Amino acid sequence: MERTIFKVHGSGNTFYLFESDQETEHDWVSLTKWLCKVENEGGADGLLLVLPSTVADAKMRVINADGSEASMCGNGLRCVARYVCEKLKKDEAIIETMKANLKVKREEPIYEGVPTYAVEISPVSFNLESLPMKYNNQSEINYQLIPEFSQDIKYTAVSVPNPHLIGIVGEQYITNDAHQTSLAQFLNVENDYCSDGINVSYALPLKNDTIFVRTFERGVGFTNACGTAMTASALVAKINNIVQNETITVLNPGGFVKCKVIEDNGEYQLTLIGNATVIASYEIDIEQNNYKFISRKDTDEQKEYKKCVKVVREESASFIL
Ligand SMILES: N[C@@H](CCC[C@H](N)C(=O)O)C(=O)O
Repeated sequence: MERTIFKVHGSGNTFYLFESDQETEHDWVSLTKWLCKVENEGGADGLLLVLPSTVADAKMRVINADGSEASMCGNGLRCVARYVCEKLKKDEAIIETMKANLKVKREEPIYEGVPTYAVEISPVSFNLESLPMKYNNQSEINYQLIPEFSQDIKYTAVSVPNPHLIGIVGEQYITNDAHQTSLAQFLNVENDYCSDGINVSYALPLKNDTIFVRTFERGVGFTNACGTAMTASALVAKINNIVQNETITVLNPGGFVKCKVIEDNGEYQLTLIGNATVIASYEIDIEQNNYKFISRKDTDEQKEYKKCVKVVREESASFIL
């Protein structure tokens, strides 16, 4: 059965995007595991499924590389936003996700020639039950030392709505990733604190409107970027006065995004803005257990994106060069 599938990325967080008119058309877990193998066209961090919705313009499902399903994906949502808006010839749309119907919108390019979308990240909760997470009968972990995890890093747990643990760190924890790796390998999967595992990010403050974030993702490992993690990190930085501006630049190993954090009566409105790049389209045979790429057609978009990243990296700290 020959079908078209797209390779896309947001900040180098790379996915295959596949549209189907039937949610149960295929064994998506087995397809995702095959697509994400490095030996198959370099692999990817997951599969974005675009499906019909009865309540929104389309529905997005996100399957991580290991076959687990995520409730949200910020970088992926920008790619789905572009796909749906271009298909429907609209500048704005609503996308149904596992836990919320989210607003998405075409934006002015973050850099010449780089298609850019803004997506709503919601709902936001610091209540540990929402992640779910358990720690010393606390209801929240808000910018506090957790001696079981580290003697000097302050952590915050937040769901947006997928679960994130954000550590605000010094440069030594970015140049050497050993601490983040071992903590994330323990916390990403089911453990005594988080029954579903948790994404683990280390965020380094750079300027009063700029942070750097690196994420070890549940179901994947280190990625170039994680959109929900960067938005959650921007929120943590803002409410703890680590940054002052409403719009925060978040640098990441794959490029950069902008995150807008607005507080309204104790509720947070979060927006993630960044590239939605199509790398290539493929014809693929998705016959069960006999997957095969038949042809590949590259776009020129990656060249423009690389120019953008080069400029950002020249302007930013040397450790991400
Ligand atoms: N990279 C994504 C998040 C993907 C899901 C995550 N691995 C999870 O299991 O929660 C993003 O851009 O937000």
